[in-house]
Amino acid sequence: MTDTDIKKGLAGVVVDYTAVSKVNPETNSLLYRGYPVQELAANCSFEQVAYLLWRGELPTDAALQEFEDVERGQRALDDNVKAVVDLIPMTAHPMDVLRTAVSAIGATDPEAELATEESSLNKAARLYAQIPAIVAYDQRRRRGEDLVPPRDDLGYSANFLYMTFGEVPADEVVEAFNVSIILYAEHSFNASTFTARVITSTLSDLYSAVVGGIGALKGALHGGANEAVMHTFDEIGTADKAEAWLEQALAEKRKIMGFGHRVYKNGDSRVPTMKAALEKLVTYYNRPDTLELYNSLEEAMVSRKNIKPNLDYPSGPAYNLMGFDTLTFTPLFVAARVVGWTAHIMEQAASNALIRPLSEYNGPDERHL
Ligand SMILES: CC(=O)SCCNC(=O)CCNC(=O)[C@H](O)C(C)(C)COP(=O)(O)OP(=O)(O)OC[C@H]1O[C@@H](n2cnc3c(N)ncnc32)[C@H](O)[C@@H]1OP(=O)(O)O
Ligand SMILES: O=C([O-])CC(=O)C(=O)O
Repeated sequence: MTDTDIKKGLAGVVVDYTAVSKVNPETNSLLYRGYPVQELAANCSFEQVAYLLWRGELPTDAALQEFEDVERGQRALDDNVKAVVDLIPMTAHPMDVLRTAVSAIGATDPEAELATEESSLNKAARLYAQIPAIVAYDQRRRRGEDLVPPRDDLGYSANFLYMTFGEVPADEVVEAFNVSIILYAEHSFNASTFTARVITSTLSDLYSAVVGGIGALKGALHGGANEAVMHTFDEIGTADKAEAWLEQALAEKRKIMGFGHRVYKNGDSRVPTMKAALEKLVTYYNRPDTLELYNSLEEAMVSRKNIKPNLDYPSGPAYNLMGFDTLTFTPLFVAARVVGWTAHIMEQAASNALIRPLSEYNGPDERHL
């Protein structure tokens, strides 16, 4: 075995089939169950996209109504889950709070071990309905604010924002949020989805797989990058300082968060759609400084390294303009990606093989005491 036989990071390795989404770096496209994600973001609600990812087809009007009723019926924060969240110190990262809360939901579900298709869909829907309440409440308690109960006359995105901020924002903001979570919902065998599939492959339960996915998403090389982008923006300050900041950061061999991708080497298919949403927010909030800084860092990075932004680059400043705390950004990614994870968990369970690769030993030769 040579070094070239070892696929460090599994780069370029195809490990299974999936019918959930298709990432095509050659055409710079992303399809959810065959539909271009840009078309879904422009025309659909997050609820429609969740239904599509789980069931393979877009809902009829009647099916959508029923599906929305199920989410609205479960969106209030469960008392037991709230009690668990309240026990966690504010020093914990919100991703740790969310990971613990999801674990508590699993531990209190008497059907946690049941893995029929219907039961898995019910569990996935419960998490999808409950996670916004956890994320919203955690941000509020950190600000010293009380819990805002949900409103069942609002769609998923408007209600999420309402539970977080205590008011329904303008349509422009709800729309940009809806676009962001549709773009974040699914991306084939990324690290967190693969983690969820590995856990599922051992015949573990859906909640354990989602908890593992949250752990994998937290890292700065994956979902944690949207938070890290905002730290970068804060560090740079203004657009005129971006180039010098980048030179210094590259000289220190730092990774520039929100840039680069394992699969897309020529730009992330989702960035133009999310950048357009960011531009609308910049107009709505009258914050041209945000776009100037965005553009100057991107231009400097492309001209210096020819590395393009990934989805976390426009999402970070978009969530900042909406008023979310920086620490809440990656939990927002979880709220969206739980749909993709659970679609993959069900796909893995339906056609399972234990995931267990090999390694090449490079420790000491056999020796004896
Ligand atoms: C939604 C998402 O999860 S998208 C990903 C979010 N993550 C980030 O934004 C973190 C920053 N980006 C990165 O660290 C990387 O681009 C990754 C981890 C996303 C992809 O990494 P890989 O596919 O392993 O690319 P790899 O690390 O081989 O990069 C190739 C070269 O580009 C460099 N490079 C890649 N991305 C960056 C970056 N963001 N900043 C600086 N250099 C970079 C690497 O250092 C490497 O240089 P070298 O050949 O001189 O060693
Ligand atoms: O696909 C990846 O490796 C990371 C990513 O963009 C995502 O999970 O959305």
